[in-house]
Amino acid sequence: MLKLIVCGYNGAMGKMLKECIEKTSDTVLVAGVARSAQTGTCDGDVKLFHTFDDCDVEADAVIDFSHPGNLDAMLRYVKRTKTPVVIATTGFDEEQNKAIEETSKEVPVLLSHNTAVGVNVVIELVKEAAKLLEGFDIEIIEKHHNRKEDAPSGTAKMLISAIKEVLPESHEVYGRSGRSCKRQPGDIGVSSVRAGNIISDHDVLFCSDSETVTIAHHSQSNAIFADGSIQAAKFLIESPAGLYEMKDILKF
Ligand SMILES: NC(=O)C1=CN([C@@H]2O[C@H](COP(=O)(O)OP(=O)(O)OC[C@H]3O[C@@H](n4cnc5c(N)ncnc54)[C@H](OP(=O)(O)O)[C@@H]3O)[C@@H](O)[C@H]2O)C=CC1
Ligand SMILES: O=C(O)C1=N[C@H](C(=O)O)C[C@H](O)C1
Repeated sequence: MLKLIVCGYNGAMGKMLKECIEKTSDTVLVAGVARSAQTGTCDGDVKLFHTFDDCDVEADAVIDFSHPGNLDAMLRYVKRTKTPVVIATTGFDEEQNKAIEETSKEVPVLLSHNTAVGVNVVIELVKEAAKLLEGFDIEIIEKHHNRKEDAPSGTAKMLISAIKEVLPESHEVYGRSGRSCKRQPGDIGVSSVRAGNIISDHDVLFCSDSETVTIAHHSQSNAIFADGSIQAAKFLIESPAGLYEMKDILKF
C-alpha cells in the first residue's frame, strides 16, 4: 500500500485527491498539510499538520496541490526524510524553481503544472502543429474559475515553452491593451479569463488569413489532475533522484 501525504489538504484539489485516493485499492492517505489545520488534529485516520515543519509522519510520497507559500517547508521535509514529491502547485518564482531543481538532485521530484494525461497529449499536438503551420498566428486562451490566484495558468506557460522549442524566435505577449499593441511577427498572444466555476480550459489557435486551426483541452472534472498526480507518485517511488515531468510517465 502506497502511503501518501497531501499538501493543500483543505483546498479544492486536496479534497478531490482525498476522494480519488479513497477509490484506489493500492494507495492510502496518511497525513495532510494545510494552513487552516491545527497540528496534532486528525480527520479520521489522516493526521493533520499546519506546516511541513511540524510533520512527523513518514510516507512513500508527497503530493502537493497548494500554494507557493508552502514550498520551503515542504522541500525541507522531503530532503530530510528522502521522500519523493509530486509538485502540482503553480505560480512559483525563478528562485523557487531553482530550489525545486536543487532538491531533485537528492530526491525524485515530478514537477507538472498540469497532471492531466489529456493536456500532456495536447502539448505534443501543439508542438506538431507549430512545426507544420508555418507562419500562422498563434494565440493561447486559458479560462479558469474566479478563485484562481495566478495568471497566466501554469498550463499556458507549458504551452508557451512547447511552442518556443519549435519556434525559438517566438515570444509571449500577455493581455494586449492600449493604442500600439498590434500583433507582431512571432507573437504568442496569451489571454486569461477568470470567471465563475470554469474548471480549466486551454485553446491554442493557429490562424492564417483564411483558416483557423484550434487545439483545445476542456476539463469537465478536476479528478483528472488528482488521478494523474497519483499515477505520478507511483512512478516516483520506482525512480532515482531527478527532476521528472508527466511526459516521463506517459513515455512520449
Ligand atoms: N498541476 C495541476 O494539474 C493542477 C494544479 N493546480 C494548482 O494547485 C494549486 C491549488 O489549487 P486549488 O486546490 O484549486 O486551490 P485552493 O485555493 O482551493 O487551495 C489552495 C490551498 O493552498 C493553501 N494556501 C493558500 N495560500 C497559502 C499560503 N500563503 N501559504 C500556505 N498555504 C496557502 C490553502 O490552504 P487553507 O485552505 O488550509 O488555508 C488552500 O487550501 C494551485 O496552485 C493550482 O494552480 C490545480 C489543479 C491542477
Ligand atoms: O488552478 C487551477 O484550477 C488549475 N491550475 C493549473 C494551471 O495553472 O494550469 C492546471 C489546471 O489548469 C487547473
